[in-house]
Amino acid sequence: MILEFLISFILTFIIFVLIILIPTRALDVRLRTISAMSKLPGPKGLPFIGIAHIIGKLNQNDLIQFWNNLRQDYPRLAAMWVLGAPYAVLFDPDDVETLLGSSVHIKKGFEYDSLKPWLQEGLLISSGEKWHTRRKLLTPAFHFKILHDSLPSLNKHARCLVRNMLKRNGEPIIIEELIVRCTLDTICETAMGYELNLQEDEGSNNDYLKAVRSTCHQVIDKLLKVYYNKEWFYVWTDHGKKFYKNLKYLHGFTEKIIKERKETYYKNLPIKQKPEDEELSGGRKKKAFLDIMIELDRQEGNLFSDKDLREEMDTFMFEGFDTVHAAVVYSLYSLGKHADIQEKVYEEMYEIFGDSDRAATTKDVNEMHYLEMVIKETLRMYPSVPYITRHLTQDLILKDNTVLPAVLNIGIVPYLLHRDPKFYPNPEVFDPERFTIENCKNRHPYAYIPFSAGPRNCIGQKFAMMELKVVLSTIIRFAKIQSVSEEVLLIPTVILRSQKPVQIKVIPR
Ligand code: HEM
Repeated sequence: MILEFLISFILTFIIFVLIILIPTRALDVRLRTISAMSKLPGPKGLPFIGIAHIIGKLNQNDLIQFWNNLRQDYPRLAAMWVLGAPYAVLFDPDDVETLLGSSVHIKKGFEYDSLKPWLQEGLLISSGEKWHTRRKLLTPAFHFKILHDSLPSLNKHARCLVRNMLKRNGEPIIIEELIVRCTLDTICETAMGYELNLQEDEGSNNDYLKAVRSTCHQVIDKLLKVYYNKEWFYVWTDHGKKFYKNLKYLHGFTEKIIKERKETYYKNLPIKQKPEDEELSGGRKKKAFLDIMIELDRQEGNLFSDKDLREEMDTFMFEGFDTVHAAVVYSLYSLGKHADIQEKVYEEMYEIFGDSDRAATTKDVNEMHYLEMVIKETLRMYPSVPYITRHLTQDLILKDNTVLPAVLNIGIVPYLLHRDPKFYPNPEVFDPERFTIENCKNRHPYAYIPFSAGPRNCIGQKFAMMELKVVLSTIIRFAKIQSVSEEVLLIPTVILRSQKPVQIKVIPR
């Protein structure tokens, strides 16, 4: 009797505590957020909906103007409410440094949720302990020796691109069409050791190209259309059905390559082999990122399940093709508009290669200083990733003790930071000289972040720079570029896009 009484007393007490404390805690957090937000500068908005009525009317083409206006009104940071959710955008490189430089605030913002069904817990999206472990394990895959091994692939695909460009006999070309095939071929071969051959053979793997492009567009739609956010609803829409059909195809494609690559690895593994002698695929030296992960998994013992491998390969494919694709497009557009700058790049190439048509070596790539300045200036004006977000799981204290409360979603806009006249006088002018050693010396390191910065910066940035140098140097060595497009109207989706296709003419030298 006493025991029954005691049990029912304890249960009643626990239920009472849950009923009282949980909402109290939620209420407490909410009140703290409201109080902290009220101390921050930013548009005040309407009760309950905040500035949702303004955001709701924006389309993607208006976003850059919207950010510009925000920065004009609130030069340091703008905090705002949208349908009960708190947001802030940081414009000051000092504050950006506090956020991105932190090893605590590494959780990505909700904007990445629409990529989750595709990339799942891959490096771009994962967080916490999982991200720390994966980042540590994957960093050696980008060692300069491994990057050196990928040069033959980079040269091969760059040359194919130039051949395809020259076939158009100086007619205006929509370059996205050609470049996307080149960058997908390159990343697929270097990441997974699989030759897609989209440039050589238009037909065979076109389904993969279609599925990747369609999924990239759908991810943006999913993000922008609020009613697609509810997964239980989304899966029943035509959009959702097509999205998941594409994903099934893309996941299946990666899984098949992983399976084959693993089989080849284990088949070719001699029984008593020292790790330093190990070579993949019957003694072939070139290792794809996937091979390195398979090898690591064998040496260290079950580090990666097949699903882990798929997540990382899909992440490399996504991050590694569209970002580089955008950078090549805007570099060619800029070189095509500035014949004098293009001529200086050509002169540098002539100094390195003379009349030889040999492929670029690591030494050549390291000597392409002026081209590197051109690429940096391109990424300043046209950062492939125009904005980055973080979700605060703890308060963020800025240098002057301003508190940004936990639960805040924070946006950082490299596009705006890179066009701040404080750091870049005449920011709308394309001028590679901004990136001489002398001119970079006193610039705030967080005023230029095309690859983000801090612990969650781009793991592939050295690879990307090498690929960009190989592709652009190969084009400029063999051809002259003229821009047909007068202006580009930019749309900041996950990747910076041009509203109209960019067109150039390619004339043989
Ligand atoms: C011009 C080319 C590239 C640009 C501008 C670029 C830019 C970026 C940026 C801004 C981020 C941070 C995103 C964020 O914090 O939300 C990032 C992350 C990442 N990038 Fe790149 N990227 C490029 C090429 C590549 C390539 C070629 C690869 C792979 C081979 C790659 C793999 C990754 C990965 C895995 C991450 C996530 C890193 C982490 O969170 O630990 N990127 N990139």
